[in-house]
This record gives sequence, structure tokens and C-alpha cells, in this order.
Amino acid sequence: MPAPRPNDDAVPPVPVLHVLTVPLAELGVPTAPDLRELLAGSGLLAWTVDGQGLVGHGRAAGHTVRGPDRFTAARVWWDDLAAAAVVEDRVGVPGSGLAAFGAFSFAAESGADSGLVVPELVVGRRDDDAWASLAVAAAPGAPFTLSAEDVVAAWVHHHGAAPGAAVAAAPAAAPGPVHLSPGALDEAAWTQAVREGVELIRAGGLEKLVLARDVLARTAGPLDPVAVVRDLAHRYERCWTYCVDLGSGAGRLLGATPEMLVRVLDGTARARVLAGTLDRDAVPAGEDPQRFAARVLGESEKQQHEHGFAIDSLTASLAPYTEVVTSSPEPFILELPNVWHLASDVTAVLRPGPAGDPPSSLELAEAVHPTAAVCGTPTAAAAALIPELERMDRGLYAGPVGWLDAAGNGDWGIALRGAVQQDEHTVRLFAGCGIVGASDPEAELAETWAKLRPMLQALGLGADPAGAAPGAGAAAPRRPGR
Ligand SMILES: C=C(O[C@@H]1C=C(C(=O)O)C=C[C@H]1O)C(=O)O
Repeated sequence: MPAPRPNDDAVPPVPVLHVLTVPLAELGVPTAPDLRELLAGSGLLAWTVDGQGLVGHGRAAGHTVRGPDRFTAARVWWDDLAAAAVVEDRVGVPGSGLAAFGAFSFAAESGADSGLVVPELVVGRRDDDAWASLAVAAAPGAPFTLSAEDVVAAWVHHHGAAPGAAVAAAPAAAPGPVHLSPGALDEAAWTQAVREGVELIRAGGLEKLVLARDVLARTAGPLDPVAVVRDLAHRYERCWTYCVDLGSGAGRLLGATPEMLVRVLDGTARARVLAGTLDRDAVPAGEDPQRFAARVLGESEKQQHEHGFAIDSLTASLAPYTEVVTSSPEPFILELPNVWHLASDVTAVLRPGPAGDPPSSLELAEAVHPTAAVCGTPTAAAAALIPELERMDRGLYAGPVGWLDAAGNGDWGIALRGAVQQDEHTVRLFAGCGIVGASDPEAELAETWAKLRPMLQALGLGADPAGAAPGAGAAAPRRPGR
């Protein structure tokens, strides 16, 4: 459905893009590659899961937005860009042709830019289909001259090697010591904020509240984001690894999220809802790990209760757009290297809007954000309390991150288990937890450390920052014993 247009004076003119998509077979790459091998070079944009997805380089166009209308403003820009673009798509699958990466702030009031960026070169893979797309700005009315040779030239430029040739491996993410320090709140202050949250819930003001905190990592040597992204993509292969830099100076968002906010493919929407977490390091000696997870997560009333809020909030916000919504009959246990989660997959058949088109992935991302998994229940009460208790601007953390194409397809994950790289030596890591009346603040603090672990490991800090990985030279804030 086209985005409702604000006053036309407020809409910036879009560039005219020429886009050519060719199958990789046409570039001499007969079998679809594992996209993780292409995570290299400067100006990387990425969205990969299990070696599939989209990997972008360079920048053909981009648009940043802020405020409560940030999604609508981005959609108007995208609709205009797509309408003006001249596209030759020889593949015709979701993600081929004109495609953009994007990231949106958690809060409408955030000072962080949200937006979309169209890479110059995108290499994509979906099952056995693999393709490369080249996008370049052209003068209005200019003839379309892009050829497969131009795609190869862009590939060589960005990858330093021809299609099919091995790309140089990235060095260590953070050479030299990494120093950790508290962000907005130290551990004691954050635990106190959780305590206040629990009291408010018990007093009946709300049912669930998600509270997060940030940790700053300073690296002695320059931090290589490519090495971080590669590490995450290999270690967390069941998660969606993301790397998005909107180019506005707001920093680079990177991480590996296990949570799919909404994915739209050919008129069907899917989501993976998580709520309920168990640290895999918390298995008591002698216990069978799988049985422990099944008992603690699957049979816990608190966890099931928390999970129920997340499913209900998603299905309620999808309802106006859907014909039929189905979810896994029972939540299942998602096993990740750091934690187990209670998870449910939701599928919805989309209903066409008044103009006949089903809603686009970005329209749905706006409709379902923020879910109870990252905000709380009721949404408005939780959203108002979050900045008050967390004492920080979440920025892009816990907002939608992903990609979209001109046909309305796209994946929007929730930007969790990640960080914002602010400069060559500074990354700001985030993690949060769902709080209910029965929550124990110390246990929630320990859970944030488990959720920070993917990024800490990618920075070379090992599983336990307080123990300081040998050679990493970490100086960590206090970590509670468990
Ligand atoms: C808020 C985060 O995670 C969310 C909270 C969870 C929970 O409280 O159990 C589980 C998964 C996510 O929905 C985070 O990782 O920062």
C-alpha cells in the first residue's frame, strides 16, 4: 500500500537510479555461495542468516528520518525512489532488483537517525538463487546502459577480487586490550531501576516492562566491524546477522538477532517471537542441559506468562492487515550458543489494502513495533517508563533493522544482541530483559550479561568479561556471581 503522503514540500526529490540484477551464474559463479564469505571490505551492509540474505557495498542513495513519522517519511521516499528507478531484474525473486537496507530507532523521540540506504552493489542469495545487483544514479531520461561487465567491475572494486574468487579474510576484530565501562547506569543503579519496575508492576500500573542497559567498549587498536560481523555470522548462524550504516554519522549498527519482527515474502508475513530466556552457562552440574531448558523455560509459569504477552501484542497489531494468523501451537525452545529462548513462529496471510496491494514489510514493521518483547504491556505505559528508568536514549537498539525491495518484500528483525560502533575505538553494547511482577533484579542483571555475550565474544573478550579472556586485557565492570 503506498504511504500516505505528507505535504509535498516536505518530500525531498529522489535520485533516478538505474539498477541491473544478474544471476551469479552469468558472472561465472555456477553455485550459490555462502554469503558469509563475502562479508569483507569497507562500507559493508549485511543481513545474513545461515549463509543466505543480502550483502551490500557502497552507496547509491540514502535517506535519513527522525521523529514519530519516521516510518512514513521513509516509505514515501522509498515509493518515490522505486517509481523513478529504471530496473532490469533478470532474477525476479524477493530481494533482487532495487533493494535497500534500513534501521529505525526504538523510540519516536530518539535523537538517533533512522533511515534507508541503497547500496551500489548487492549480492543476494535465497536457497539456490544467487544474484548481484548494481545500482547507480543516472540523469533523468538517460538511456539504460548497465551491463554484466559493470556488475563485475563493481564487484572487483568492492571485494578486491573477481566474482567466485576468494575474498581476503578479516583480521582480529579488536587488536589489543578492550576496556569495558558502564553506560548510562552502572550495575547497581540498573538493578535499582529494575527493582522500581517490579514495584510498579506489582502496584498494578502495568503487566510487563522491558528494561535495557548499555555498556561501552573501548578498543586500543582500531576496531574492524567486518571481523565482528563475520564472527557473529559464523557463531550465531541461526540468528540474523546485521550491519547497517546509514552514513549520517550516527554510527554503524551491528549484531546478530534471534528475533524476527516481521518478514514479508510474496504476500505472507512471518515473525519469530521470543520471550523467556535461560543462560546456557546456568545449567547446574550433573543436569542434562536440554532437560533443564525444557523444565525451566517450558514449564515455568513466569516464562509462559511473559511469552504470552509477546504473542498477544504481535497478533493484535497484525490483525488489521491479515486474513488468517497462525502460530506454533506450543512455544518451542530455541537453542543459541549463549542462551535458550522460549520462541513461537507466527505466520499471517496478508489482506490486500484499498489499492489492491498487500502491506509492505516496512508498513508492517511500523505497525507491529514496538512489541511487548522489547517494550512491555500495555505498550504506551511501558514506553513512557522506559527512558525514565533506563536513563538513556536506546537509539537504534531494539528498533527494526533489515531490508526491503520495491515489491514490498523484506525482513525486519529487532536490533538485539548488538551494538552501535560510534568510532574506530568505541562500541556501545545493549541488552535488556522482560520484567514481570515475579522478576528478581539480580537474575535480570545476569541475563543482560548472557545477552551481551555474542558481542563481547566478537570483540575477543571470551565468554566472561569479568574473567577477562587471556590476551584480551579486558577491564570489566563487576559481574555478579551465579
Ligand atoms: C531485550 C532483549 O531481548 C528480548 C527479551 C527477552 C526476555 O526477556 O526473555 C528475550 C528475547 C528478546 O525478546 C535483548 O536481547 O536485549
